[in-house]
Amino acid sequence: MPVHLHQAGRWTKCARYYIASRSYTTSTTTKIKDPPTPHGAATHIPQARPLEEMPGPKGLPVLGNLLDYTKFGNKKISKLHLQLAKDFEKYGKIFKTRLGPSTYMIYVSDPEDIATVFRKEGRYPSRGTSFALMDAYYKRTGKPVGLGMGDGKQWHDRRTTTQKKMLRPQAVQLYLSMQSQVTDEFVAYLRRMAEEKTELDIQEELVQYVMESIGNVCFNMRLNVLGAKLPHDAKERMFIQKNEEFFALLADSLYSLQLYKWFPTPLYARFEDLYTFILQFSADLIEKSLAKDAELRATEDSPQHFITDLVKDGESIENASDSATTLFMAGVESTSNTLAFLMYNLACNPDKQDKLRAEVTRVLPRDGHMTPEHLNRLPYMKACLKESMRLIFPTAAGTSRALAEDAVLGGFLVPKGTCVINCNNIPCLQSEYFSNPHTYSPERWMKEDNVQPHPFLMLPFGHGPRMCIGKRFAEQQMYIAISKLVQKFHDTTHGLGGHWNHVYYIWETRQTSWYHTHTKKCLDSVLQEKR
Ligand code: HEM
Repeated sequence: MPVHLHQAGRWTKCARYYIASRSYTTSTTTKIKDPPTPHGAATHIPQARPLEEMPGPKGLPVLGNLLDYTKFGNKKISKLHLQLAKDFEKYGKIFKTRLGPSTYMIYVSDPEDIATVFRKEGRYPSRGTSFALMDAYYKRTGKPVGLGMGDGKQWHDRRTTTQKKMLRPQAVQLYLSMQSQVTDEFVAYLRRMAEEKTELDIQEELVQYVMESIGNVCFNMRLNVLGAKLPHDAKERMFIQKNEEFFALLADSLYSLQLYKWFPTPLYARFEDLYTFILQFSADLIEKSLAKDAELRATEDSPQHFITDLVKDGESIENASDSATTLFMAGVESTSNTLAFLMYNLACNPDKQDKLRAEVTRVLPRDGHMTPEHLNRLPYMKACLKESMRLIFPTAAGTSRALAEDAVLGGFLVPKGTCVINCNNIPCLQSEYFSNPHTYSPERWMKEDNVQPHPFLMLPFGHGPRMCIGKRFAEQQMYIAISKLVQKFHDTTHGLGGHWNHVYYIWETRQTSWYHTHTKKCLDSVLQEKR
């Protein structure tokens, strides 16, 4: 599975986007507006320089830069975002690395180049070869390729059925009341903890909160992990840890000798162990869920059930189960970390937090009941999230794509098949694109400020038919969470008047790291109540 892969950034996998015109249709009928065509399209550049002339860190003979991020190199994958910033400063807006004798990986940060990359994805986006460890797993085990890793028509067909339930606005709205209910429980739990003066690792709590919500969709049942003190050997805790390590290994394996392609190296063996655990964890939940569904169907007309509904839409039970597992793996850490960063930014900027609270108080009823219409009337809240994702980009390096055809990037000719990493996080913090780029200013996204950043600049969920399938679900989750937190923690009748301002986050580096999984080490959050 690829995804998470996505974990957002965890997707070093290359994917192609399919952009046919100013607007394209994704594999379902969802219409997504395509950003306007940027200027300087590749084909208009008369003379492209050869790839050999593109700057980049000098590598070893034959191996190139393969060992740069290993113990033999001087770079750390967990600090990739910082390394990339340095590399772009040194080499300019585009540079290359070489992984082995002739495989190049190109890093781009100019939104014009990013736009070109998306145009050259071909019909079925592919993630190229950057998930080699996962490829090795599929080859060695003979298991069918999953949703996030698949390519071509196979991927397209899987994606089409799954995204009908995840990406269509009407489909996502169906999850709103469940998400709202889970969030109410989360807020009530935080309040209890605050009243008891219990210190919390808020990051851990957020992971379990999001897990409860996404699990409810994927497996159609409550996992009961929200606020639970999970013992170290609890399967749920082990899932969280192993899922985290799974993605970390995927990242580490990219810059390595990749011997696992030929032999089951210790790294590969660990990876297979992790994945086996994750699949078993998910399979147990699916078994319970299907049994419960069968019982319900005997008494009710048509209860909603993610897997059963996919099967009704023509998926095999194996594929439907894989989709549920992939979404679960991909959605938990990405969403909880992005939410933690949003809370962090609001905690650091009490004036913005007050402005948000005023908007939320104006729009939402005090009983917390939320409808899609309420969410549509909270533009400042949406700006708060967007600005948070600009300042602390959820992925270390945006998304990546394998070029489906030759492209001219930064004036260099890059051949078809090459993997290009779109480093959207870099321009997001540059004064060339944003005034006071290191300031948290949600106002810059409000209409009255009339700021029109380049359409291919701020793409935390990727873009095109292979964009994050959980984007709308994740946004909705974060909107609900932040409005309810701001609203309830200010409510003096709950004995917490103003104490939201005293939610402090100790964040060692103030930087997001390569994959979401590493952020846990960076973000050590403590919820404190000061009366
Ligand atoms: C703030 C939260 C999230 C962020 C920032 C994020 C970001 C991303 C990014 C950047 C990609 C790569 C897109 C590409 O390669 O073009 C991706 C893919 C993906 N995401 Fe997310 N994501 C988030 C939440 C979620 C959630 C909640 C789910 C599931 C419920 C999810 C499921 C997936 C899947 C399955 C893919 C692979 C799609 C495919 O290959 O077709 N994500 N995400």
